[in-house]
Amino acid sequence: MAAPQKVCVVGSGNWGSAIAKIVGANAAQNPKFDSTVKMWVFEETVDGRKLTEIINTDHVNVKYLPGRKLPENVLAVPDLVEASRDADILIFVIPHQFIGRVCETIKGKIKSGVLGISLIKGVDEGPDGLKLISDVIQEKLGITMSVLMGANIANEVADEKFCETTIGCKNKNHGALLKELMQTNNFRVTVVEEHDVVEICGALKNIVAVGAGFCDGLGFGDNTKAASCGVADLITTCYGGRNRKVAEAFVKTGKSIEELEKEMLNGQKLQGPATAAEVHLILKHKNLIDKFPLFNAVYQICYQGHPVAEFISCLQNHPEHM
Ligand SMILES: NC(=O)c1ccc[n+]([C@@H]2O[C@H](COP(=O)([O-])OP(=O)(O)OC[C@H]3O[C@@H](n4cnc5c(N)ncnc54)[C@H](O)[C@@H]3O)[C@@H](O)[C@H]2O)c1
Ligand SMILES: O=P(O)(O)OC[C@H](O)CO
Repeated sequence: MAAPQKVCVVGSGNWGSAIAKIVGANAAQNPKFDSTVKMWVFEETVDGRKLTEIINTDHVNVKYLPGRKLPENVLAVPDLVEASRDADILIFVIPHQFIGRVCETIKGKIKSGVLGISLIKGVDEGPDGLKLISDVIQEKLGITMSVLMGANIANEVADEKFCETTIGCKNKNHGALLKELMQTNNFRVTVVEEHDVVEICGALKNIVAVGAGFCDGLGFGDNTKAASCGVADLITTCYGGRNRKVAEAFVKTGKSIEELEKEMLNGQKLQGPATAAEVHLILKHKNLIDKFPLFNAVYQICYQGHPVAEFISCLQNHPEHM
């Protein structure tokens, strides 16, 4: 059997610490990985103590991920070269403006054949135009890079609230290994080859998010907030639509969808549950129900009496996660 892969998380901010929590827990129980996961910490003093000392003693990153325990096998290391020098897998997760300096520091001082994965959302801009951060790292360090991006608010991930994420990776074996390192029951990973698409979407959405914040500050509505991107209606409906609102009340009150529709919508009609039923029929005819677990779960809860508490467990077994 191959030697256990040593993992280093390059970064220890909000997302860096949340991902270290996952990776540390996975590495501790998977013999493919060395059980010690190093995490490079940009050293600073918090309440008179070094942050690395706090993390290694109390196992909490009190500044960037307060209130969540890190596994004891996550070792905070203040020296970047020392943290990364013996790693087989480097997880880059720092604010993108610091990546140039980090690469310069470890250039020529890491193992050959290292697998890199960037969780950094951002782009580099230079004389040749836009450059992906993973390309910057690849060029500076000469290592093979993948990316991981998703709708992954760090605090929610650390609290083990269900979410999905995507690894963009050209090499199937690398993708499978990285998935094994990152996936949990509540952090579900899909691997795709189109790493550049994954990365650019992860980077550009942050600009849209700023626009959304402006809309909120100026008092505009949900349609306005979503008008700037191609998935406008999806985002709008998930935040402010009637289907979302009634479905939330369905969970909280235990009343039926029909009752709530009458009570809450004053004659307006919900489209979501009916559409789920129509689509369910189409999928059934085409023998495709298993390929659409979200649609199927909504249908079963609305029409077949399935307990809504099981909603997440339906999604945890999405065919893309297998
Ligand atoms: N926080 C999230 O919810 C989240 C989720 C997904 C992706 N991301 C992305 O992950 C990346 C990292 O975000 P984060 O939330 O872990 O970081 P963060 O926003 O918490 O940033 C703080 C980190 O930057 C470090 N830092 C400060 N000055 C530095 C310097 N000069 N050199 C190097 N490091 C320095 C700090 O020590 C700390 O570890 C970003 O690209 C972000 O977009 C964040
Ligand atoms: O808090 P933000 O705006 O940096 O977004 C965090 C993550 O990127 C959400 O997926």
